[in-house]
Amino acid sequence: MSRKASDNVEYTLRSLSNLMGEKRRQQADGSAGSGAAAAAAGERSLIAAESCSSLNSAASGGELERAARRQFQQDETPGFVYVVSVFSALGGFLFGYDTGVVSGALLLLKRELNLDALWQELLVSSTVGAAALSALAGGVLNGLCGRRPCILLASGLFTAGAGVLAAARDKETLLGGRVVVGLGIGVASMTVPVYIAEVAPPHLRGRLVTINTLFITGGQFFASVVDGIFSYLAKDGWRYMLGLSAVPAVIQFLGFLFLPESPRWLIQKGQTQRARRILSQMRGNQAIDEEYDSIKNNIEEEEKEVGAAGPVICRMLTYPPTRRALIVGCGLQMFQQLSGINTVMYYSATILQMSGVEDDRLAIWLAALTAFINFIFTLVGVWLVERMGRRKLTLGSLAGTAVALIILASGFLLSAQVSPRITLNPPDPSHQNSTCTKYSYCNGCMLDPDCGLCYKLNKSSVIESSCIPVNKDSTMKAAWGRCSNETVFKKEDLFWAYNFCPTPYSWTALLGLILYLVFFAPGMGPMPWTINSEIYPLWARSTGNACSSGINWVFNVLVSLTFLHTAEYLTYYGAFFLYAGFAALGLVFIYGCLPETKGKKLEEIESLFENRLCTCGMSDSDEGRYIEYIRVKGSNYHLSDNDASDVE
Ligand SMILES: O[C@H]1[C@H](O)[C@@H](O)[C@H](O)[C@@H](O)[C@H]1O
Repeated sequence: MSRKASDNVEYTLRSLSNLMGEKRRQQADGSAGSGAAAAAAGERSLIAAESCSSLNSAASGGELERAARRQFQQDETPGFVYVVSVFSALGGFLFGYDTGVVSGALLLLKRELNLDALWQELLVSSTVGAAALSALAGGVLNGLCGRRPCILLASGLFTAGAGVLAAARDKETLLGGRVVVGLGIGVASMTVPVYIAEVAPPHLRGRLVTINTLFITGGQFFASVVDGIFSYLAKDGWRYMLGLSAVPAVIQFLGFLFLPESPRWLIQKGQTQRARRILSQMRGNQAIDEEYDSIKNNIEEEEKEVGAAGPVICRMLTYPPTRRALIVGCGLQMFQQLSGINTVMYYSATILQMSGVEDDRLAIWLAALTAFINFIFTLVGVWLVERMGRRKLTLGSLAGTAVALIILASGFLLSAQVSPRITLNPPDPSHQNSTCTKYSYCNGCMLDPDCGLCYKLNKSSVIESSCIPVNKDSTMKAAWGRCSNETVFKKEDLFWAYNFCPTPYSWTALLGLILYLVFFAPGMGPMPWTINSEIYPLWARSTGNACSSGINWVFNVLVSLTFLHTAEYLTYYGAFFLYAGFAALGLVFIYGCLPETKGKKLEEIESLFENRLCTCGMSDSDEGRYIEYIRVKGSNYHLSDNDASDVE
């Protein structure tokens, strides 16, 4: 079904070194003879001469190569593509902001609106649940109405949700606002990567789609800073936290009133004139005939082969290449969440506290630090994706993540094994007979979400330790006793540990946390989104992305909701070892099934899934090869790592 570029148009592929060779040969032939030689060699030489003439200033071979590369890049990258990508990626920013901001807002909300644990849970999970549903529904919308209306719809939902949240007077309205925001997140999370992939030139596609995840983690970081700032505003601080997202949402909405529809979607719907206009806007000074023809031929051939009858998901499942692509796409999203990113982020403050940061007020800023590391290392991913390729980056990232999880788990294991003994059992003044006072070691106390440890330090050893119920309003202090008043207990050199046990090995968990983010953020964070945006043929792209994004959100809810129970049954280290196990399974899956898609045109990628699923990872394993191809008619040329067998 899918064809090589050479099937579509008169195309000559040749490596950059061939091009350089031609140039050198011409130079050797002498300046007078070079024109004649080019004429004799026909179109090929003509193109080589044309291409090389732009490089005349470069003296040595190395410089020539660099100059050629610069030239290619300049020609390939009109600024408009970047503008369009950044405006779309605001959807990613809002996804990150709205999922990240809620933890800080809840700290204030639970006091002001007297929220119990169930309502707090509802305000967090309703958004993620709504995102799962709307990501699935977004597939149909994308197919029927196009990418642009879906992005407009998402920014409209973000704006409306922010307005409702900022003005809310009761918890029911807040819940409504969070659901509206969640609907926006779901639609944005599946549409934006598809849209960017469809407008980007092949050699930049990975980088531009990965920018969307950079914006997600940027949104999460920005949210944690906003949480930090407005946490000092005890009354109504949450209104600013939740309402601020209206600003980027309105900017995106206004921007998209003027930005174009995806040319690929337009061609599919038969609006070819508009598609041509938009494609040439996106490609600047490039001739677009080849790309246009290739998309058009592909659509026609797809319709012939797969047919247009029946629901897309059924056609995807009965046609082996799309079935395999769907399994790979959904598997990647599932393993992203099963590696525990959101619980690691959520528990980052605890992990940092375990490692000796004692100022509780800092907790919110520590979460910002974690979000910052996640953001900065996603930037590394943007840089690496077109250098290393998707496959190597994902494999390396997941392997590192698995090792980091083992270190993180070992940190918790060590601290459980040397868990301090409870030496004081003060009587409960309320006579409620809490379970906390029954524990003999800190380890049991830390695993009980209702209890914390109140203790003193003698040099580095824990003394006078007691397990006390945690204050219902703030986990920073005990419900009663020595550790119930923050200012008093700090003066008396007492410490309060909630969710962790003070041990000399806590740094192991900190090391694990940092390594986790360093490895996860450049690869497993962005690649599932990036790869999903490119592995489906056009007719299956909306549905494929809807399913895989839906899987991402469903596993996000599952992992977050089950973490506390998993930790209770398996202990913290058990939970992190479990995530390490999932990461190891993910490694095997990705090693076997994920082919390299770097530099391929979207229309070529389907052929990578023609082999049996478990061998797709081996198909076309020409990673690292980088061959440029040049158009014969017209002066444009572009980068690709296409197969050398394509040379005519
Ligand atoms: O790719 C993103 C990113 O890694 C985020 O940090 C995480 O919160 C999301 O769940 C994930 O989908």
